[in-house]
Amino acid sequence: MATEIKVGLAGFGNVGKGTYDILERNHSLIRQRAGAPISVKRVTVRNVDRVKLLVDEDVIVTNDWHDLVNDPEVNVVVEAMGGIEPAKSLILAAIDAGKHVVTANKALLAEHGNEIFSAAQAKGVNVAFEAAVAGSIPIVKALREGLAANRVSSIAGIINGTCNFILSTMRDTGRSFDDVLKEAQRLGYAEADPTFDIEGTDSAHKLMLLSAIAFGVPVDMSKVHIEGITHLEAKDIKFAEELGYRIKLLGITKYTDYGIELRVHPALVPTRRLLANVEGAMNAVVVKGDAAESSLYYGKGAGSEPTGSAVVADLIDIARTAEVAVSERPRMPTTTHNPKAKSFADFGDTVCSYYLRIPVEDKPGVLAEIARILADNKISIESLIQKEAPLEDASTEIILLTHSTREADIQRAIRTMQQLANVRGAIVLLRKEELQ
Ligand SMILES: NC(=O)C1=CN([C@@H]2O[C@H](COP(=O)(O)OP(=O)(O)OC[C@H]3O[C@@H](n4cnc5c(N)ncnc54)[C@H](O)[C@@H]3O)[C@@H](O)[C@H]2O)C=CC1
Ligand SMILES: N[C@@H](CC=O)C(=O)O
Ligand code: NA
Repeated sequence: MATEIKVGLAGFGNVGKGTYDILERNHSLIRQRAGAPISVKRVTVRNVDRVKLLVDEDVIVTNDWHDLVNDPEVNVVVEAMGGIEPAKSLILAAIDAGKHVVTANKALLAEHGNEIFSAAQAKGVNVAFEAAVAGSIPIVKALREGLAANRVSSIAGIINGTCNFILSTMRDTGRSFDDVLKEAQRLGYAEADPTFDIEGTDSAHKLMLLSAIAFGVPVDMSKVHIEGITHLEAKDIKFAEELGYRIKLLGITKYTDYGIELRVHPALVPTRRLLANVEGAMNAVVVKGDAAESSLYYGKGAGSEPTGSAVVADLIDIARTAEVAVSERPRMPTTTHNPKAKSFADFGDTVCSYYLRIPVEDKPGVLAEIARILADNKISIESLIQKEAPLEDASTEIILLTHSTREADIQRAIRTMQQLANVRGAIVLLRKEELQ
């Protein structure tokens, strides 16, 4: 039997307003699908007067989150405020009061998920977070339900709309990084602090949650290797294109012999792959499982209603399953290390292929020196280009792609090459993902 849902909504920004608007506009459809009505009873925000003008007059708007927890009629709290506090206190208090929680807050869950999920498990309530990972894309549901038969071996995706918007808009229009970032903020894609987006942290939060669902490990952000897009240079984007690749900010988690890899970094992706052609604020996630093999999930990863769509889907699920015993519901991520799950891999053990741009003196013998160092470190070259036109100061650049090798080996080779007298500046390293 379905349960009527009276929502206490914390936050009425992009996600909060998107959620409210969908519930209003599609009210009867949602009621039909949930089997019971879902409505917002209370909202808590900083600016009460502004929000009172945007909601029905029977919705109670206050600026104290305790009001949501203290209202016995509110049975689900939707947290769309962002940040760690007071979001964490609100969620724990709601759980303690026996209320289900829906949150879009990946930063909070990736940092404090173990505490939150175990509190919910103990209390027999749900913490649903479809909106927190890849916005509108039902990737949490796909992993927990659609792919439940599979041993997942890897997940790789574009999971930050802001970065993908910046990279594709810069490539298509030649506009500056700062200018495009401002537009992403205006469109409601960016985090309140956009360094979370551009430094890769937001992707890392989402990746951590995906890994926790797929591999049954507790969240541990210290295990994620994180690089963002702020150090990318336009010339590498151009050289990558010439070589048949596009640069995308990827989040990758893999189950390997040496542990679970967790890494976020810009990567060269072959232009013929679907992931290379994901543009703007769109997200895409490729999951590989032993039975389903490869499947791709694509959609809007950010924005008001796309994210609200995932929040409302979680609300509908709760309406349908609130009466079901916790043990019968799809499980939340684990909160203690499962002895059968692998531990996390050392980043140095990651096996990848690489793009290197090496600024060198334009004279004979340089290539041989570089090839020798790579060979000494067991690294084989897939292709190599020396840019024909020397730069003004008689230096030139060697671009090379390697075959698969260990991260620790390539880092050692770079340190050695960097000491050569003929190497004239910092060597640029980017990783290459064939995504077969
Ligand atoms: N914007 C997007 O596309 C997406 C955002 N998210 C996540 O959703 C959450 C919210 O993001 P946005 O809606 O974009 O943020 P926002 O900045 O547009 O809205 C935040 C809202 O929370 C309220 N708020 C903040 N602190 C408060 C406090 N202490 N007490 C009462 N109200 C408070 C603000 O008044 C505002 O209404 C964040 O966790 C974000 O990471 C997740 C997926 C996509
Ligand atoms: N800032 C995030 C919002 C959604 O999670 C992004 O750009 O993807
Ligand atoms: Na999602």
